[in-house]
Amino acid sequence: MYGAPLSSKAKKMMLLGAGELGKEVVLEAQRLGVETIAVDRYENAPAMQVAHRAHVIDMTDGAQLRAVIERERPDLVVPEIEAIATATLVELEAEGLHVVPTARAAQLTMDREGIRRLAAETLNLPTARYEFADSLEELRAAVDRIGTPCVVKPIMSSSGKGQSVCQSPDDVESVWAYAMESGRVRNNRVIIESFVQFDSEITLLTVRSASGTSFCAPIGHIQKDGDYIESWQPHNITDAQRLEAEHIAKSITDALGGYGVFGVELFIAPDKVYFSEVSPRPHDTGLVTLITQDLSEFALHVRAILGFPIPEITLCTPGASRALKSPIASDAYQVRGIDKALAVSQTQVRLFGKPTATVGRRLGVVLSAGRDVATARDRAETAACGIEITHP
Ligand SMILES: Nc1ncnc2c1ncn2[C@@H]1O[C@H](COP(=O)(O)OP(=O)(O)OP(=O)(O)O)[C@@H](O)[C@H]1O
Ligand SMILES: NCC(=O)N[C@@H]1O[C@H](COP(=O)([O-])[O-])[C@@H](O)[C@H]1O
Ligand SMILES: [Mg+2]
Repeated sequence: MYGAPLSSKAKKMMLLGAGELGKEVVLEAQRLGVETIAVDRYENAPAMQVAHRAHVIDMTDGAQLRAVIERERPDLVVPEIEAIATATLVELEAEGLHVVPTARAAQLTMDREGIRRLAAETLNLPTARYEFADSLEELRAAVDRIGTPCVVKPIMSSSGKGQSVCQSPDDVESVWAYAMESGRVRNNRVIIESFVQFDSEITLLTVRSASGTSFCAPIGHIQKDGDYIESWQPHNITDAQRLEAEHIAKSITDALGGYGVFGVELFIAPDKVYFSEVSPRPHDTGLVTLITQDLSEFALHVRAILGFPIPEITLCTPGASRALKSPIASDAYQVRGIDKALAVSQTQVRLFGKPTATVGRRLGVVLSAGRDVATARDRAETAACGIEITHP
């Protein structure tokens, strides 16, 4: 039971991170009459454009984070991005704040070391072999032990920032320099992972709600430079792989606890299914559910975190998504060819409205449905090729 937005009895939801994923969460929350507050590091972030109110702060600064939460007194705080002062969320949770799904989940998953040790060492889930390093010398020694190729990532980063494949010991210096300059948070620690030769990779969206744990149909995806460029649903895997994937997803999400959507990233190799990482929030590859499911991952997240039931999740059609990534840097970019994209059957375009473009930044997504995944992927590709991000 709650009152109208902006009234004294409103249910107030604060998003920490106001990107494209948060924008859809805000829209879904508003459909259920929730008051929404968007917070991010810059003005006019996508979710700020649809929320009731917005604040611009440095979310990695604990004092600023505490101040905005104490000022707004939200009923729920929803982390939308990894780079947040999660230690402050842990403190505030102990003082009674509701953090989604839990402050510990946000803290463990913002740090690749926390989530990897939980998965591999506490839960014994299969993962790539890994080590951590705090200096170039330690990295060199770790690469020696793990062997090449291996993948090196800052322990705090997302969307592939600062991540690269170390093809030979000669690459160690450049890989280290790239990791140091590109993580989302200044930190000198990296993870080194053995390179998994997988057949495919999937996101298994897992929902913990008052109705228990449910799974969406597996989402297949393709990543380039550590960032997603294409996803589709359903992705075919064998029954045995599916059982293994669900077992891994249930184990890790039970260990994290709380209600909400989790994006469990898995590598499907011929011999086994590997756990890669998990987002305790909707996942970028899950944007495809905006066109495939009766309840998108964003609608599911909002229902779950408000404590409402989710009796079932229906996959209505096969579908695909294509990220629209900027080829240019500009604070006055323009999008051309939307008409061409929308001329493709069963296709929608979502433009996030980010105020500035940087090279490789995701500015929108194309969503297509079709009688099968191949048709949907073709349509999404055709539509995405029609769209151009240009200088004014
Ligand atoms: N050990 C590995 N072996 C092979 N490929 C890997 C490995 N680790 C990562 N990758 C590839 O890089 C992609 C991005 O890696 P990861 O998910 O760890 O980065 P991220 O920065 O957290 O990305 P995101 O925030 O988009 O999930 C993976 O989806 C996979 O394609
Ligand atoms: N893989 C995580 C992910 O997709 N996160 C999404 O990207 C935004 C940041 O985009 P930006 O870097 O363009 O500001 C985040 O706010 C979130 O919506
Ligand atoms: Mg990932």
